[in-house]
Amino acid sequence: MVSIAEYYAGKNVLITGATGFMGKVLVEKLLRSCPEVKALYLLVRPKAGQSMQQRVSDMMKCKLFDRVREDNPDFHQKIIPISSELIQPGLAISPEDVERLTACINIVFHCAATIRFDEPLKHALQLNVIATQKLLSLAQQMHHLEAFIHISTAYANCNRRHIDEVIYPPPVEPKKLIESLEWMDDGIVRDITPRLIGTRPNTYTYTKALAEYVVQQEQDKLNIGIIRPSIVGASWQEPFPGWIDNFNGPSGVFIAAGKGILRTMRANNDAVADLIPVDVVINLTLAAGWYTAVHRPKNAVVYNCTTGGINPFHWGEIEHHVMSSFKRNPLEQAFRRPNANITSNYLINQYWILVSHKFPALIYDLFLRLSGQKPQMMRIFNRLHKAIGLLEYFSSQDWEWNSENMTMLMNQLTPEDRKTFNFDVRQLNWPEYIENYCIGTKKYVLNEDMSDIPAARQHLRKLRNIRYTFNTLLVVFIWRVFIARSQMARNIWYFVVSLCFKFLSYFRASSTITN
Ligand SMILES: CCCCCCCCCCCCCCCCCCCC(=O)SCCNC(=O)CCNC(=O)[C@H](O)C(C)(C)COP(=O)(O)OP(=O)(O)OC[C@H]1O[C@@H](n2cnc3c(N)ncnc32)[C@H](O)[C@@H]1OP(=O)(O)O
Ligand SMILES: NC(=O)C1=CN([C@@H]2O[C@H](COP(=O)(O)OP(=O)(O)OC[C@H]3O[C@@H](n4cnc5c(N)ncnc54)[C@H](OP(=O)(O)O)[C@@H]3O)[C@@H](O)[C@H]2O)C=CC1
Repeated sequence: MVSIAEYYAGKNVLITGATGFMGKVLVEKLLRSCPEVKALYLLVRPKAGQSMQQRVSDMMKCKLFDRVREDNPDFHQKIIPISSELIQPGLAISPEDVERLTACINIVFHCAATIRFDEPLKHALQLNVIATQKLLSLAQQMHHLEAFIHISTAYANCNRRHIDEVIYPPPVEPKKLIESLEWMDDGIVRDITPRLIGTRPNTYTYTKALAEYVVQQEQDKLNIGIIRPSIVGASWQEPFPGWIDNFNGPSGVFIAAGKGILRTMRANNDAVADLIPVDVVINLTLAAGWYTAVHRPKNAVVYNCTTGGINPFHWGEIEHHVMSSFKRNPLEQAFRRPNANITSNYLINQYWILVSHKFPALIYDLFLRLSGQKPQMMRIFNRLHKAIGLLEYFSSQDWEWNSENMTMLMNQLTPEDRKTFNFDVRQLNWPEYIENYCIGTKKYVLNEDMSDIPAARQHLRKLRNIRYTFNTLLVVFIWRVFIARSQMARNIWYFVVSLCFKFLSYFRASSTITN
């Protein structure tokens, strides 16, 4: 049996979503661990005034590719960008490029998707479902295609508690939905979206479920693997620990908590936090590509790529480790000292939002106004509340995923491949992973320098002193107000003061006797 690297040697690979978080890691790992791969064809669109060539060349310059660059400075020669806008007819690929791709591609990895939780249904459907259908049609024209790997999500079926490695019946026949939405204007679609998505929390999970069904429809014609990762986080080991480049999922929450902005969030302390490192997902994806092409299973194989059933870790533990990590390695210019708590109680959360988010934001904005600057804190908090409101569904409950296919795949690998394409999450040490994750958000998302940590610590000490001073002034102020108005409060105040005085006298007297 060929090893994974041997299998990819001489192969032409097509990747969608290569400029995204997971796509980049996939490209990097293929180039580094399968150096004999023939070429990687990346379907990329021009964006924000940049051509697709410019975007790909910028991507290859990023730190993630440092190790590949060291091993093979000419690695860029293996990368062939193909202009494509997935929501356009024919994926907007030129006829010459279609010919080129159909003649040479051996494996397709379909990563592109909109992962926004607030995406209008029509757009989510266009990209996550219709574009997938178009890509499947293109794949069927490929003369030498050996495997089609589709990246789904473990939450595609989050309306169920227990999720097996099967494709469940879709909530609606995708063809019918596509036909109906075609003639509806955006307002009507917005109005009926809650009825359509039913018990799913957003259009993202809904359209990813439809996409799985669309992919399954082609299982007689193509060799298909479907990867369902849970919440994808920073890298665990490769190419280096803690690599992350975005605010999605928990990363934005960690950063907001590290900056001292986020102080409270609704989450269940005891619920399993099904985080999975991005390098684990990519190693499994490459192994699944190899398995699908070599074994050609009759039906699409689904891989639930999760940690909860194998090496569970809980949101309460995450909170603890995130907070202690940011105290050891603080972020620069924190708004307040990092001190966030999660609670599953709605009212308690609302109370802390008022006291720890809105009140400080108002005071800070007042300070900005008085010093002639534009107020901004309330705006930041409104955006933060919108973002965490969309995440709470996932942090307040837990799911049970069967991951037998992940174990089956691991057992198929040679001992060498098990090391090179490691996806054995039993070995994952969570506290160490969370520490590297937090440092990764500092270094790679916020581009902060580790050498500035002493200054960041000094800043936290300053914030602590401001807090002590503020609290003391507040207590004195409140008591003064009460003492001025109530005889009972005055009595309590005198009682406490005389008690303190007696205690001090006793302490002084006893220390004189012992001397
Ligand atoms: C209390 C602390 C202790 C911690 C313990 C508890 C932690 C609980 C964490 C719970 C996390 C649960 C996560 C569950 C996710 C499961 C989902 C299933 C997995 C998947 O299959 S898909 C991946 C998940 N997808 C996402 O996460 C996307 C969610 N994001 C969105 O939908 C939108 O971004 C959002 C939030 C609606 C915001 O939209 P908008 O206001 O339009 O802003 P933009 O997206 O355009 O961003 C503008 C700008 O802001 C940056 N940004 C985005 N989010 C944040 C953030 N949270 N904090 C700071 N900055 C953020 C973004 O990068 C953009 O910057 P530019 O420079 O590019 O303009
Ligand atoms: N991140 C996570 O936690 C999880 C992700 N997944 C799945 O993994 C896959 C990758 O996710 P992730 O990397 O995080 O997502 P990103 O948002 O980082 O990347 C999305 C990719 O899709 C591309 N894309 C989006 N729209 C188009 C379009 N119209 N035409 C061409 N390309 C387009 C983007 O290109 P561009 O740069 O041009 O925008 C980008 O390369 C998705 O299928 C997602 O559902 C599953 C579970 C969890």
